[in-house]
Amino acid sequence: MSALEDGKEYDIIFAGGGTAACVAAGRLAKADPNLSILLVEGGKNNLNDPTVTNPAIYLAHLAPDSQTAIFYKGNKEKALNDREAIVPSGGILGGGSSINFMMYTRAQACDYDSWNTEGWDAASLIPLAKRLEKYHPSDPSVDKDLHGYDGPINITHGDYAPKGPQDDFLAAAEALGTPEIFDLQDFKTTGGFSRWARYVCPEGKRQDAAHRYVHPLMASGNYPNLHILVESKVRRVIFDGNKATGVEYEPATSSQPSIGLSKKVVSTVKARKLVVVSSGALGSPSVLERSGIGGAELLKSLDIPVVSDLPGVGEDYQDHHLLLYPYKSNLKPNETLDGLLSGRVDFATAIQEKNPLLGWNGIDVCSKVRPTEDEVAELGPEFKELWDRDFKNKPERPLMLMGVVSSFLGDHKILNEDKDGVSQYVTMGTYSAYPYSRGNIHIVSQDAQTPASFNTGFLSHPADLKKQVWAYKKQREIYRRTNAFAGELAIGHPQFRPGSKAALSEGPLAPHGFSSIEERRQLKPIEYDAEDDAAIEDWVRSNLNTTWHSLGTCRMAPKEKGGVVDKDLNVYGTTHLKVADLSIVPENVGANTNNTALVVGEKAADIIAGELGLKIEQEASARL
Ligand SMILES: Cc1cc2nc3c(=O)[nH]c(=O)nc-3n(C[C@H](O)[C@H](O)[C@H](O)COP(=O)(O)OP(=O)(O)OC[C@H]3O[C@@H](n4cnc5c(N)ncnc54)[C@H](O)[C@@H]3O)c2cc1C
Repeated sequence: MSALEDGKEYDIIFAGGGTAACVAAGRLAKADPNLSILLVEGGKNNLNDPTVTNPAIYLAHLAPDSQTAIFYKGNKEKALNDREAIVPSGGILGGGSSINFMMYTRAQACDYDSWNTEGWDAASLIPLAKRLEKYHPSDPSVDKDLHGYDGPINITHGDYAPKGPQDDFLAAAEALGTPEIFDLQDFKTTGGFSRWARYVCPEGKRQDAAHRYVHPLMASGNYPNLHILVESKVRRVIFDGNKATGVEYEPATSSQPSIGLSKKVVSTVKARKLVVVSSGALGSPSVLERSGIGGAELLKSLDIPVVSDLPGVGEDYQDHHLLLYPYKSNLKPNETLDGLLSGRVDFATAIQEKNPLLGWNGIDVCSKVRPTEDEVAELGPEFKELWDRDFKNKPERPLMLMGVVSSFLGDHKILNEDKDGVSQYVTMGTYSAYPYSRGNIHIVSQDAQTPASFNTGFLSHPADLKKQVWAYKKQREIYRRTNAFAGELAIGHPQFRPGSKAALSEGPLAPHGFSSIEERRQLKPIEYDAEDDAAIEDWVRSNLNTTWHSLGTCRMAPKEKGGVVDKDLNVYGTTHLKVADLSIVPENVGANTNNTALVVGEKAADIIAGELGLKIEQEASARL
């Protein structure tokens, strides 16, 4: 019972036990077994949870009744055709790393340099990106100096990944001028597709931050200094003046309802040296605001005493906007995850029978891509002006990421499988690397259970819509050039008017298959007119959602520029209080964000260790 912790004291308390927090806590516990550390996590323990450890079942975490994700509901937004977008985020020990899609994707070096903060440039952070990984893929083209080989997180292509569909897809992409590149995670390359590695070990198990940085230490019995308190939601940080001295928490309602008529039990744990807020980009701003750190006007309106007036808390929210386009395919049952995700293959039986598909995330090929100058011109003069300023002479910046998932990613009950005679699918995903749109999230009550007011800001900048129009056309041209293509699934594509030249194809375009890249190249491109473009734009507004890559809400920047933390992650106007998660990221990264969260955790460990006179042992990590 978490209330038994009440009044206990630790050296360091992490408020939130997610990706960055597990990395930092594990590193620090190991650096000094006398340093007592507590992770207070709102969700459940993830230890050996088969839905976490078996990669293939990751979508279960996004089911409406999921107990492992937090669903942050956005307000109604005009740019989204009046939809209320929902942004799920990790809600279990290990945070996002325990429920994510496991795509290994590293930021570009220029992304880190764009943070413009001492100690957080590419030269400082690339060594940490190497330190965290044990990279298994081998190819003569890989620059070995850019990867790590003895870190805690195994990076592999998994123990199961059907090669035929990958070769087919890569040939289609090459026909359109986007060749295969072995290592797109070299911090600089764009312009091609790659066989994507994963956060999965050679034995097919997920490599989340808790299982790789925390659980092995606790299981060893050598680190009684490391503690976890799960199913406990942090209400606020407590202060003595402006010095953080601990946190107040309450049982997470879904898992520990209060008994009978008794009141919710609120407990306190004390921190002798440091409190680190690490509740994620959508959780940390609320913890800070409930603690009296945020815009003074908002805090006063909610009767919260102001500890530090920082209007930047909760502002500048960013994500990578995602669209998913499904296709019918002629792939075999062992070449997609549809069997498992539709329930046709029973999960428990699959575990019992050690079904090899369990070690697969179905995401074998992805890309970092840029449009040609002609394609940029087609998107109009306003877009071109931004392109010329922000991308044209910066070839390391992808405009979009585009990947292929071997499955239908929705509820299979909405498909007409019997009528269509199809039961295997492929989904193309397109997401913007550096959206211009910004949102915000702010509390509306002192009560930790009352959801915050959240404006995602998705598509609030018109250029972000144009990017998706380009990406829709590009991914469609690529996928229809594969031999696996068996038609476009109308429920997941724009509704073109009858008779439009852009109308969807019900079936394959090369029934006997393409026999060469040249043949794929010769397929006539689809023609779109202004009405078709309008149909795509409307579809994008009605269907675009999160890529689950939230960041930027407690930016590391000068205070006068809306910053919340300094280069050492200290919250302005306080002492003994830091933030360590993706909320501190000042500018977006052209990559899925798990790697950056791991890097932030590693950097936080170094900063805190430095302040305490400790040293993070690097090679020792390999023995975890
Ligand atoms: C569904 C999904 C798919 C993704 N796919 C990929 C992918 O394939 N590749 C990739 O690179 N990235 C992916 N990501 C993104 C990546 O996982 C996240 O960016 C990263 O995990 C964020 O790390 P963090 O430390 O900032 O926060 P988190 O890991 O989210 O940690 C925050 C933690 O705080 C807890 N918390 C929140 N509020 C409180 C509170 N008040 N009290 C106590 N605890 C609290 C949460 O439960 C959570 O455990 C995905 C994310 C999701 C959600």
